[in-house]
Amino acid sequence: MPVLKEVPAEAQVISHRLMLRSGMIRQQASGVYSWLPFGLRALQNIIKVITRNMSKVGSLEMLMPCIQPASLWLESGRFENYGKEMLKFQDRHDNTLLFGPTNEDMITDVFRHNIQSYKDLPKNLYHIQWKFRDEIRPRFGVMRAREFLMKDAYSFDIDQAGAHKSYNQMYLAYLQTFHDMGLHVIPVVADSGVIGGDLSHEFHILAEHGESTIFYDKRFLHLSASKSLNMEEVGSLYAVAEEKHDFNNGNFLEDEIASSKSIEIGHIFYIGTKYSKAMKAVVNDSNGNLVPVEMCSYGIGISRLVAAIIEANHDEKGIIWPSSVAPFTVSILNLNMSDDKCNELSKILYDQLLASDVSVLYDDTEERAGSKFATHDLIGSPYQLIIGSKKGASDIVEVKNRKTGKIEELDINLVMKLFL
Ligand SMILES: Nc1ncnc2c1ncn2[C@@H]1O[C@H](COS(=O)(=O)NC(=O)[C@@H](N)CS)[C@@H](O)[C@H]1O
Repeated sequence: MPVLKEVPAEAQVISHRLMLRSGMIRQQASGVYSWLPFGLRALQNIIKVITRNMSKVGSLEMLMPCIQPASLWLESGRFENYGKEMLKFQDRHDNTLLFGPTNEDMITDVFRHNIQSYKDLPKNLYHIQWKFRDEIRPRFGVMRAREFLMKDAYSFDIDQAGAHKSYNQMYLAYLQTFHDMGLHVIPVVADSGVIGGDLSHEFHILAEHGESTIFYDKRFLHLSASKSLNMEEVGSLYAVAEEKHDFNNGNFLEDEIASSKSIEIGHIFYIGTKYSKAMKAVVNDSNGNLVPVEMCSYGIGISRLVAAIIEANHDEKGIIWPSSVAPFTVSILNLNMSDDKCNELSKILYDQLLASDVSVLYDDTEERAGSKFATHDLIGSPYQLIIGSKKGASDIVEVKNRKTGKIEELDINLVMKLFL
């Protein structure tokens, strides 16, 4: 965890600065990063929240390769017009390959080779895989990278009604997923762009350094944060991506609508038969006719989410991780490594927390107290257990809540109840 004291000059936004200072990432090339141990834990915790919610909605996890043959993209008809973001190369046999920016073409190929009957529908498959998009101007660290981690899911239905049902199920699953990450997400009506189709929503969080702008009913800001939004609440409120905002719309009064900078953390699309027609992914329907399947695709920017969560959860001292995705739930700060009592209390707590599957970081460095306080405020563990000689002598531990800053003194035998 190579923690930095000074702010790296190249970082323009707070999440990039904090990710560099807390030793989460290291840039290897423009828009291409290594994930150091501390950063990888955040990524893995975000994945856990996503996979739990994907399985709840019946989406089956699989894994497609990063490298794709150009032939699939030629078949789907979007090889030529995808644009300069596509990284293409030749292999030793002169085959044209590409580093996948997305997987609609490939998942359609997987589907058509394995499913031929309406009886096997609906089907929903997803994978979590690194993508490459040769962005003309990567920036803000992993927020807009060239190699980035995405969860992309794809649903297959026999008809449009089925596809809209799948779409709505995943829409709600997205609201729950982002809620579980401690995020206040605003779903907005959006464009489908190069992916295709005519029904699409993006999921945004408000952030002063976000690259997007959304327009939304101010009532979104007062919806309860205690539970995820429901269809009725969301369906009735105006919320659109910038390209969809009708500045002359008479349906609402200007003072009811807010616009903010935001970060797009997810995007879902109804894509219909764009790929299944082009690639002949057809199934027998109940009358024995061959019909192209109706598809939707659903993306979440996992690596972008690490930065987005930090943008939405920090203060002047550093990161304030939501408990569900914190790399470590607890930091133990032993303030005096030469005091046997401090070492004993620290070890008791460390062993008890590990035994209870609570992720814990034990700071047993020789750093002085002030430096430990600064480091653990920076890296943002939701709880700090501070073990000092004076109070330690009578088995008292200081428990600091990073979010509220509140410190309470607890007898060591009462500490564990906070985490069980
Ligand atoms: N350059 C990038 N760096 C980091 N995250 C990105 C980047 N481009 C897109 N994302 C994330 O990936 C999500 C999905 O990307 S997307 O283009 O909107 N959708 C798709 O690719 C569809 N195949 C969804 S399955 C976005 O909402 C965003 O959160």
